Amino acid sequence: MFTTNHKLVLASASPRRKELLAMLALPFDIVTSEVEETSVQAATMQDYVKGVALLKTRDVAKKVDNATIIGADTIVVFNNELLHKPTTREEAISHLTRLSGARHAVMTAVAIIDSKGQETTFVEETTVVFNELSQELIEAYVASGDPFDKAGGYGIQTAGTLLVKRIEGDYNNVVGLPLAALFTQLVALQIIQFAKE
Ligand SMILES: Cc1cn([C@H]2C[C@H](O)[C@@H](COP(=O)(O)OP(=O)(O)OP(=O)(O)O)O2)c(=O)[nH]c1=O
Repeated sequence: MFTTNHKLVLASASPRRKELLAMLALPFDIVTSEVEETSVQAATMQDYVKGVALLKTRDVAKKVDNATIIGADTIVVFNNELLHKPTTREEAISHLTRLSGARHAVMTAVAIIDSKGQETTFVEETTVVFNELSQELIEAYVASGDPFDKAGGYGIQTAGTLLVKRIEGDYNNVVGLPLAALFTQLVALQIIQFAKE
């Protein structure tokens, strides 16, 4: 369907981002970064998430020559507060208790750095509305272990889907990569083209 003359590199250890990018059916490598995400200071959540995505992507761009690097970061924002990946059972329960019966934003920033070092970033936002959650459901879900590697403490693509009433926006963005927006951007930057018969 598409072609590229660029060597594409995904700057992510996330298996979900790998699966999503693979949907373009173009070859890519994975090179991960080891940056400290908490070092980013920004005035808005959008600038924060962009800053983290850029930090990861620049770190990988330093390690790889002649490639287009794609990196991303996903945050969950509730009442203008960041709900990070929970590290304890208590924190996971606290996140989900706060999200219960309410709406929150999932923002994924994508950074693209081409082989000449030109940087492009954008942020995609999806609104997620949660059901009223019983304490029983929250505790059972947290006991499954699913919340711990995920921003906000849930995965919409796993059993966390039971918590969700509805979403407004791109589903893939919640999972970690707004593929349609990324595709549009890669075409606009002439990094990928439509294949001719
Ligand atoms: C809200 C939500 C988040 N997530 C995930 C997406 C991201 O992988 C993760 C947020 O952490 P990130 O720091 O964005 O990504 P990561 O640490 O998993 O991978 P890397 O930095 O190497 O790219 O939360 C889901 O999988 N499902 C969801 O419904």
